Amino acid sequence: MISIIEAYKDDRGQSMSTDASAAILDELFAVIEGRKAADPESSYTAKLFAKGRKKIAQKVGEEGVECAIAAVSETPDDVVAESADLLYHLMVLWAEQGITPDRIYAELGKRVGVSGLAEKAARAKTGKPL
Ligand SMILES: N=c1c2ncn([C@@H]3O[C@H](COP(=O)(O)OP(=O)(O)OP(=O)(O)O)[C@@H](O)[C@H]3O)c2ncn1[C@@H]1O[C@H](COP(=O)(O)O)[C@@H](O)[C@H]1O
Repeated sequence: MISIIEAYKDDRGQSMSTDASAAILDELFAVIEGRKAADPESSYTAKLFAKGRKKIAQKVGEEGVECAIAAVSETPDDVVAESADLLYHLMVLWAEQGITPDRIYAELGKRVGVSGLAEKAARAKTGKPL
């Protein structure tokens, strides 16, 4: 059976931009984009956009740390909640930078089937990612 990750590549091995499993991320991203024009008094996302890139980047860092702390000292349910917080803030960061989720899916797709160890070894030789 073809895995969800393999499904990101078409029969020519090219990365595909999206599938149903990414729909929730795409939906959330569309909401986040829409909040660029919203009132910061009525939207947390709009408030983040108003505070700017440094604040958004700081929140991504905080949520990443909270996720890591949950992994070592809390429950898997806490990791799920912190992961959702992290993904949301990461998507706000993408939106602020003009990056669409398709670019992240494509990047992940390019890496499918490339061993992380092989990539690391090649990078050590050339100084560049594969
Ligand atoms: N997924 C999320 C989401 N995850 C987390 N958060 C908010 O992120 C914040 C993170 O918690 P913190 O305790 O770190 O927040 P805080 O201490 O108030 O943050 P700062 O003072 O540091 O800014 C909380 O206010 C959460 O409610 C989110 N806010 C919004 N969304 C999605 O974005 C949509 C639009 O939200 P609004 O822009 O608020 O309408 C929502 O319908 C959701 O789908």
